[in-house]
Amino acid sequence: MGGRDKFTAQAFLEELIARVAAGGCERCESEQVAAGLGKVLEELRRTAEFDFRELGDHVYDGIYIADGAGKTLYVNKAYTRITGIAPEEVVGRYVEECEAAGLYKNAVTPEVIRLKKRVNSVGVSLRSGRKMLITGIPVFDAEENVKNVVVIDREITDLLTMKAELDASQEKMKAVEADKAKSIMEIEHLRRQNLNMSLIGRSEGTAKVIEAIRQVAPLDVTVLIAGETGVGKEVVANEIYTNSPRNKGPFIKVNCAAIPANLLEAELFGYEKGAFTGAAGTGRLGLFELADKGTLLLDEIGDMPLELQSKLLRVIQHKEITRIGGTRPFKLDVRILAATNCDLRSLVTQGRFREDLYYRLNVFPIVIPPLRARAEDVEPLAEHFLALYNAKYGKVTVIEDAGLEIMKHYSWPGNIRELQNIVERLVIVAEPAAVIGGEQLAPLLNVYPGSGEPMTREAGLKEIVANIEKKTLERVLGLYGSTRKAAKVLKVDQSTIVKKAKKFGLKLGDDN
Ligand SMILES: Nc1ncnc2c1ncn2[C@@H]1O[C@H](COP(=O)(O)OP(=O)(O)OP(=O)(O)O)[C@@H](O)[C@H]1O
Repeated sequence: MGGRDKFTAQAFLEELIARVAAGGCERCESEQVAAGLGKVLEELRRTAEFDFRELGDHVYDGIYIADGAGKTLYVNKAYTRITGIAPEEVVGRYVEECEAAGLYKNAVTPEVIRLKKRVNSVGVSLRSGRKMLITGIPVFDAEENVKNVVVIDREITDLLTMKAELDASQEKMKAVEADKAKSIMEIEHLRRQNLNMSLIGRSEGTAKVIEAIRQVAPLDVTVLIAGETGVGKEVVANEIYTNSPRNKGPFIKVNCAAIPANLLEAELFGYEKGAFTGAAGTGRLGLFELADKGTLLLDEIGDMPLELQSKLLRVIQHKEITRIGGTRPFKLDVRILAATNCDLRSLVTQGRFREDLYYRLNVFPIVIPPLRARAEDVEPLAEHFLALYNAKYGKVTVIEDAGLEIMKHYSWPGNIRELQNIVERLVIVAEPAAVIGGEQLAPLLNVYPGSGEPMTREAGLKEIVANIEKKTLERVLGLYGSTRKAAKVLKVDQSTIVKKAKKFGLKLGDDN
């Protein structure tokens, strides 16, 4: 018995049972049987207990095994690591005892036994404070009774920490993304601000001009900048140049009105030596040539003599010039900006400006509104100039609201240049830390505060009287509601009231 090469408990037991069934044990050698049974016991221990324990200790999750009555049979090393509970503290004890001893609470084992099914829960070890995902699994016997409960404790402290870290980093990512979006917006804003560096103003009119500059600056097209004197045409031209790809090239500005007509041609186109009496012996470069690879601003273009206009048209069309006295045209690469404070269209009608040149120049017009049409710009401009001149004259003056109000209502015939000059004058005459109010401003602007509508030096007597009439009529009609009563109050005929109300475009009620 057991004489085979390899002893196995199963084979030994099968052989023993067969022999006993065949005739009893006397045919078995008792020593051999005892030795065989010893081996069986050893193997049983090894496979059923020892091996299982050893294997269990290699599992990363905590393992807790109880019998069907809730008595702890086994815990692995990971269980101790996670819960801080040593095997001797729990093995052999019932769940209730362990709970009473404060080792743990809300154990899943009784639930598994009661429900006879898997139970999941999340818990915190009382001793170690570690968080666990707990799964209790029932093991059934042949009668479907719960024979054992196997509880797996999966530590999730790290997992939760990792999740918290992940959440935090996701939050950070979101913040970074938001920052990125903000930065892009800021860059765009700065880009616009940069574009708007010398162009101050927050009115819709100014915003449109800025947008037009943004659109046209990068393109190599001719721009016609129109607007009253002092509105900032040169400032706009500067911005176009600065924001164009030609900003490393020359920027030549010519005031066509400031150069006598007979000299303008030579200034613009240059001349060959001996071209005319008095011409320099070496000849001279014209401003067009100087502006090669750059930009040329033709200011006050409306004042350009007609014969020069046709020469200019050729330059624009063919991109080449011929010097005075020269025979050969040569190529030039110049971007032309033109500015005007007169209505070129009407000059065309009057025959003082070439229609073809007008259309050539008018490819992209930028019309700058007068300052009186963009009152919202007055305050930022005034503040800007105030800061400028305070710094220049070493003062800290401020303009109070009443002063700004007068400025906002003034008609500014000289536009921003006038505003700039007024502020400079105010700063020069003011005490170093003066607060500039209406009293200082009104006489300077020739405005009479308190007379209803602010009146400017452009308003003639007729206009002033008409204004007062209109205001009075409006008030009295509003108060009394009928032209008849208004006529009585104002001591005039009712027909006068009706006539004047119509003239001023005032609405009359039904009873009139
Ligand atoms: N939007 C603005 N922001 C700041 N300063 C401005 C602005 N517009 C004009 N200015 C200032 O106002 C003054 C007049 O501007 P500019 O010379 O550009 O006007 P203009 O329309 O070309 O005048 P003109 O028709 O008389 O040549 C300048 O000192 C300029 O710096």
